[in-house]
Amino acid sequence: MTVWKDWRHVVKLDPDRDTSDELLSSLAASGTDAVFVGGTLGITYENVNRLFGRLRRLAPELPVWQEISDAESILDGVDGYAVPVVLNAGTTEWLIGAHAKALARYRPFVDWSRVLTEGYLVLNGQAAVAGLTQAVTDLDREQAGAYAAAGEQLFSMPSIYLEYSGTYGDPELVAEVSRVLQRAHLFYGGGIDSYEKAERMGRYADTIVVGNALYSENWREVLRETVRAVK
Ligand SMILES: CC(C)=CCC/C(C)=C/CC/C(C)=C/CC/C(C)=C/CC/C(C)=C/CC/C(C)=C/CC/C(C)=C/COP(=O)(O)OP(=O)(O)O
Ligand SMILES: O=P(O)(O)OC[C@@H](O)CO
Ligand SMILES: [Mg+2]
Repeated sequence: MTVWKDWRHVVKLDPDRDTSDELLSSLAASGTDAVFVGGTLGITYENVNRLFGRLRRLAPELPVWQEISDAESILDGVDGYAVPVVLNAGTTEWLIGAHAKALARYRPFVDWSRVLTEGYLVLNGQAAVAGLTQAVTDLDREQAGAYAAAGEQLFSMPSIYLEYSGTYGDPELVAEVSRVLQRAHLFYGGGIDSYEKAERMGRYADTIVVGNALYSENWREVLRETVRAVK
C-alpha cells in the first residue's frame, strides 16, 4: 500500500498533548492528506488509543497512521504504520535495536503492506528526539545527502524524513537531499507555521509535516495556509 506517495501535507498529532475537538474536526475538511499520531516522549498505549478513537469519530474519512516510537504503544486498527529508523543515531538502539526487539514479538502479526519505513535524519540538536537517539545532528548539506543516499541505495528505504522538529530547517539542505534522492519519497518536518515556509520546503519535499504549530492559538490559519501552499 503506497498511498503515502500522493501525500503533500501531513499533520502530526502528539497523543501526549491536549488536542481540541475543534482542531480534530477541522482536519476532515482541511485538505490535509493524512494524520500521523506520534511523538518522542510520553507515548502510551492509552493516550494513542484515545487520540485515535477521537480522530475516527471527528474526522472519519481521514487516513490515520501511527508513527511508532514505543513498541508498547502499538495500536491495532490504524490505517498504517510509519516506522522511523534514525540513520544518524548515536546508538544502534534507534537504528535496529528497538526494531528487532519489537519484531521478536510482533512479526507473525505484521501486515507489511501497511508499513512505511522512514529513514530519519534528525537535524535539530535541541529536539527531544535528538536527545533520545543521541543523534549526530551537525551535518552539512553534503553529509546529509550522503546519509540520505545510504538510506535509499544501501538500505533500500522507500522514504527519507528530514526531521527538524521544533525549528525551521535549512531549505538548501532539503534541496540538496531532494537532488540526491532518485526514487525515495522525501518527508520534511520542522517549524512550518506559515504559507511561505510550507511553500519553500514543499518545493523540495514530496510531503511536508506540520506538528507543533497546530498547538498554537492561530492553528486555524496555520492549517489553512500550509495546506494551500502545497496543494
Ligand atoms: C497490530 C500490529 C501487530 C501491528 C504491527 C505494527 C508494526 C508495523 C510492527 C513492526 C515492529 C517494529 C519494527 C516496530 C518499531 C519499534 C520501535 C519502537 C522502533 C523505534 C523507532 C524510533 C527510532 C524511535 C525514536 C524516536 C522517534 C524517531 C520518534 C518519531 C516521531 C518523532 C520524531 C516525533 C517528534 O517528536 P516530538 O515529541 O514532537 O519532538 P519535540 O518535542 O522534540 O518537538
Ligand atoms: O512539530 P514541528 O516542528 O512542526 O515538526 C513536525 C514533525 O516533523 C515533528 O516530528
Ligand atoms: Mg511534537
